[in-house]
Amino acid sequence: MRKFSKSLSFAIKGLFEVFNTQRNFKIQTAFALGAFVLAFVLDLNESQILWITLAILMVLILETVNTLIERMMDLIHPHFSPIVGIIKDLGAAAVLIAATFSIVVAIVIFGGRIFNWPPKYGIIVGIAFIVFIIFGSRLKK
Ligand SMILES: Nc1ncnc2c1ncn2[C@@H]1O[C@H](COP(=O)(O)OP(=O)(O)OP(=O)(O)O)[C@@H](O)[C@H]1O
Repeated sequence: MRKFSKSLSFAIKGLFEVFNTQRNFKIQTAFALGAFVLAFVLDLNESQILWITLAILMVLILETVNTLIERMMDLIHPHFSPIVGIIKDLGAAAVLIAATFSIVVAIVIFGGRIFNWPPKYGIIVGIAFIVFIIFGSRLKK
């Protein structure tokens, strides 16, 4: 039992580390809290709450794993290297995919409930988000 509480305290330490050092994690946590409050207020059903929870946790888990990858690469290879850049980009891509999934879930569930939007709007907004990100980043270069 002592071993379990010790492991738990390490996990909580990690959680504080990612929350305190990663601005994106803080923003994602704020969105997560907002979504849970809205889910409560709208009295969503069992499967809607589970979809929202899945989407939120996927983003937070992948942001944590992405931070882990960044830290590990900075430790193993602190100097500039194209392969390190690609590895870090892949971690960021995983977060982006999860974020897109969470947008689709939010549009389908909240959009459907609040504005009566059909579920297909989720797909349209999800694709528009990805296109916007790709073209936005191209324009910046
Ligand atoms: N050592 C490196 N070699 C090549 N490219 C790198 C290297 N480190 C970072 N990059 C590039 O810069 C991007 C951002 O990396 P970085 O580690 O700064 O992530 P970040 O999300 O800005 O991290 P944080 O905000 O936690 O410091 C990477 O996705 C990669 O494209």
